[in-house]
Amino acid sequence: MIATRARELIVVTKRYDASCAAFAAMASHGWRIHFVETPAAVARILSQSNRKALAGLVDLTDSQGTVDYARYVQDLPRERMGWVAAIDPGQLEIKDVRHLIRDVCFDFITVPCPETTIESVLGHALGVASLHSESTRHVVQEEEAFGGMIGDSPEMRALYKLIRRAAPSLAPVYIAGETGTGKELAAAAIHHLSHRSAFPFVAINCGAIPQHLMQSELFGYERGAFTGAQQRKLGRFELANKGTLFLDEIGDLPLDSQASLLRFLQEGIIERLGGTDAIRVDVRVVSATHHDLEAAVAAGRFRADLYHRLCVIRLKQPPLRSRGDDIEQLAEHALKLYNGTGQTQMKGFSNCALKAMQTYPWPGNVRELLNRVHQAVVMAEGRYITSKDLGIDASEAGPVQTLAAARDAAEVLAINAALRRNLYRVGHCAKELGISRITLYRLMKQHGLRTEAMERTAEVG
Ligand SMILES: Nc1ncnc2c1ncn2[C@@H]1O[C@H](COP(=O)(O)OP(=O)(O)OP(=O)(O)O)[C@@H](O)[C@H]1O
Repeated sequence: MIATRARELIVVTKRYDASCAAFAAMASHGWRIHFVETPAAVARILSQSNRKALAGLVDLTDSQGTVDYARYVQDLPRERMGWVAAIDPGQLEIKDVRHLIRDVCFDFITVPCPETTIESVLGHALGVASLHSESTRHVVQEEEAFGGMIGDSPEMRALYKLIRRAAPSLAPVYIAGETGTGKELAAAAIHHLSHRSAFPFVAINCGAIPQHLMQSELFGYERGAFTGAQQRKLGRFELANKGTLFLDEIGDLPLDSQASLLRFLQEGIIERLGGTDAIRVDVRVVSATHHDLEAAVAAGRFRADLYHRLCVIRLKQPPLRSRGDDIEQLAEHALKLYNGTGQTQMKGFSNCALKAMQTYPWPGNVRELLNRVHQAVVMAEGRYITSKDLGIDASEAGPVQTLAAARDAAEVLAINAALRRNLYRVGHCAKELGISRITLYRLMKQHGLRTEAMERTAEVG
C-alpha cells in the first residue's frame, strides 16, 4: 500500500510528463503525481492508494487523433476520483467530449491554462471527491445520525420523532428555533436519515456571506462572468447534487438569490452567473433561521411565495431552558469534551453550579452552555466547577429560598446526575453517593424520583 500524506493526482495523457511546468510546480507544492495512459492503469493506482480521494486530470487534447473518448466515458474509475478534463478550445463541439465532461468530470480546463488555475481547479475537484467519498463511506444508521445530538427530554424525543418522519420525504424542511439550539445538527440528522445520505450534505450560512457574493456562491459562475472569473466555478447547489443543501440564516438571503431559489424549488433548475444554460440539479433544501421569518415576510424583506415553498415541513428546535435534565447531560458532555484543556483536571460540577444551570435562561442555548463550561474548565481554581466559574450570577440563577429547600434541590440534582451516570442502577448509584441503597430509595421516594427511575431501569434493561 502507498502510505503518503501528499495530495495525489493521476494524469491520463499521452503527451505530458513531470517536466511540464504546471506539474513540476504542483509537485513542489506537495502533490504526488502519477502519469498513466489508460483507465486500467488508473484503477491499479487507486487500488494501491489508501487515500479517501484522488484528483484526476484526463487529457483530451488530441493532436494525433488517437484518444478514444467513448472508451474513457465507459472505463475511467469514478469512485474516489475527482476528474477534470483538459481540452482544446474547439473540442466542446464534439459530442463524446461533452458527454465525458458531463458524466465523469467535476470541471474542465481549456489549454493553454495558467499553472495556478490548473492547481486550483484540481484542488477543488479533489475536495468535492473527498466530500463525496466521506458521505458514501458512512451509510449512517439511525443512532449514528442522532449521535451528535445529546438530550432525551420529552421535547427532544418529540423532535427526534419528527425528524425521523420528515427525513425520507423529498419536501423542503424549515427549522425554526433560537440561536445555538442545534438547528444545523437537526438538518444533518435529516440528511443522514434520508435516502440521500450517500451524497453530500452541504451547509451555507447565508448571513456570513457578503450579499453581492451570494448568487455566485450558491449557483456558481461561468468563466468571464465578471472580472477575475478565470474559470467556471460550481456553486453550492451543484456541489450538493443528489444530496442536501442546508441554508442557515435563510432570512438574510438577498432578494435576487431569493428569486433564483424560488425558481429552483418550482422547476428544479438553476443558472450559473454569466451563463445561459438551465442546469437541472437534484437537491433537497433544508433551511433555518433564528429570526422571525414571518415578520420578515410581513416587512417585505422575504418573499411570501418562497416562504411557503420552503416551509412545507416545519420543525421547531426547543430552547435549552425548556429541556430540564438535558442541561446537566449537555454540561457533563461539555466537561468531558474540554476537561484537560485547563491546568486542573475537573471532577465535576458543584451543586450550586448544577442549580444555577437549571434556572439560568440560556439565551445562547447549547452553544452558550458549551462555551461557559469550556471557559470554566480553563479558569476554575477548585476541583469542582462553581456557578461563579460558569459566570452565572447567583441572582440570575433563581429566587431566594430557604436552606431546607436549597438542600432538597441540591439532593435532587445530585441523585438525578448519579442515576444517569450509572444508567439508573440504584446499587451503583448509592455506592457513588456514599449512602446505602435503603437511604437512596428513601430519598428517591421523598423527592418523587422513585417511579421515574424505575421506569428508566425498565427501558434501559
Ligand atoms: N443536542 C445537542 N447535543 C450536542 N451538541 C449540540 C446540541 N445542540 C447543539 N449542539 C452544539 O451547539 C452548537 C450550536 O449548534 P448549531 O450550530 O447547530 O446551532 P444553530 O441552532 O444552528 O445556531 P444558529 O442559529 O446560531 O446558527 C454546536 O457546537 C453544536 O454541535
